[in-house]
Amino acid sequence: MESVHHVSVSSKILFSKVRKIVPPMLEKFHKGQLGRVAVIGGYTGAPYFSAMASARLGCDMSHVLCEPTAAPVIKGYSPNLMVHPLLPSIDTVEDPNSIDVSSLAGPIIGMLSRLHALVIGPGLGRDGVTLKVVAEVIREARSRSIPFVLDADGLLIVTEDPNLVKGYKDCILTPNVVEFGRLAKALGIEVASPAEVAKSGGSDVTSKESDACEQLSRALGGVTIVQKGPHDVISNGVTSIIADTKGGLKRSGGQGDTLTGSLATLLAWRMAYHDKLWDSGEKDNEKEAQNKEDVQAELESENMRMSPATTLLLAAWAGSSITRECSRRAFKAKGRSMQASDLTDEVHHAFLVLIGEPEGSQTHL
Ligand SMILES: NC(=O)C1=CN([C@@H]2O[C@H](COP(=O)(O)OP(=O)(O)OC[C@H]3O[C@@H](n4cnc5c(N)ncnc54)[C@H](O)[C@@H]3O)[C@@H](O)[C@H]2O)[C@@H](O)CC1
Ligand SMILES: Nc1ncnc2c1ncn2[C@@H]1O[C@H](COP(=O)(O)OP(=O)(O)OP(=O)(O)O)[C@@H](O)[C@H]1O
Ligand SMILES: [Mg+2]
Repeated sequence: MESVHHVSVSSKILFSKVRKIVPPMLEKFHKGQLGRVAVIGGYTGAPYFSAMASARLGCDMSHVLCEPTAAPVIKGYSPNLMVHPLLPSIDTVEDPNSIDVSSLAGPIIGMLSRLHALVIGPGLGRDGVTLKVVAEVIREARSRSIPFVLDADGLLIVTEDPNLVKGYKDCILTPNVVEFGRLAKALGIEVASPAEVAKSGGSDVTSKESDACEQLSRALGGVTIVQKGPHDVISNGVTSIIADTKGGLKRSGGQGDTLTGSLATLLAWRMAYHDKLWDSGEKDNEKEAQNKEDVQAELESENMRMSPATTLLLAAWAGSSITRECSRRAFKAKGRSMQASDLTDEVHHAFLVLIGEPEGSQTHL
């Protein structure tokens, strides 16, 4: 039995709808309009992979906000990234027991007005001072309606204080199986064990697996969750989509960073779509999608402008699909030697194969 919450729209149609929120490449655009994103990520590897994925997918400016000793290392990986050593830690403050969180967060908050989307958490670490400052940044980003993706140690902040994101409709959480379990436990949600899920059999397996994701999303007031695994379950509590594009077979660390970086760029593009940066050729929609039926109708319509709820689910689904296709391609080329950086190199190919340039892009050069 199919879950009542799943939209049943083919991948081909979903990709064609994703193409609608991708800005065309036009001579008239200036630097920054196709996306300014920042990864708040502490140490070196993970934030680099995330920021590179955002850049390779096509945003104009990718920033990394990190801890001072990490900055020259990340700069050394790539001069394309803008690296800011703004994250304080227990080692950089005089007395960790009496810190002024708002003044420590000030330089980061000062950058927010220039950003379209944030990724918070890859390689952030668990330093108490850092986490307090980042929680303050989350509060401020939310109050300014800046969309963000929370992953890895950023999810730990939510586990400790779910109210920070509860009810915020412009954020995506991307927990792996362990992180999902921690969040579920913190919010009192029971997760079926793999054995229990397998026992339910047939197509009900998908329904059982997504049950916990839907419940967690509802417990968080409808935030969008990408529950990563053999297939990714995406839910906002009332509507769910499964991303089951074939992935690779190597489970090297760092693949989740391609996901978060891709999501940041998609969130920036989604914002440009809603701001009508270009003419998408669609008809205005009189009402905003509220439930699964409304979302499904917008996804099935060829010419109706989509609501924020629909485009958020689509962006999450697209990020997931791109990451899995990167992993499949990288694994095909590298086999068991595959590393996270091999996914970074596949982001553009994955985009072209799955989504493709939108109508109206100037491709004559
Ligand atoms: N190259 C890098 O710099 C990388 C940095 N990373 C960072 O490392 C920190 C910790 O991330 P972790 O993902 O290790 O998170 P956790 O500290 O939550 O550890 C998860 C653990 O669960 C295990 N696990 C994963 N999937 C499982 C499954 N299906 N069943 C049972 N066990 C499973 C993993 O082997 C890992 O030991 C984060 O800050 C993250 O961003 C990771 O993203 C990996 C790559
Ligand atoms: N068993 C699987 N089969 C296919 N794809 C998978 C499988 N497990 C995870 N993935 C994919 O790998 C990507 C990263 O998910 P994963 O569960 O490894 O996250 P993670 O542990 O947070 O990664 P990271 O090491 O970057 O922190 C996701 O896009 C997910 O769809
Ligand atoms: Mg991870």
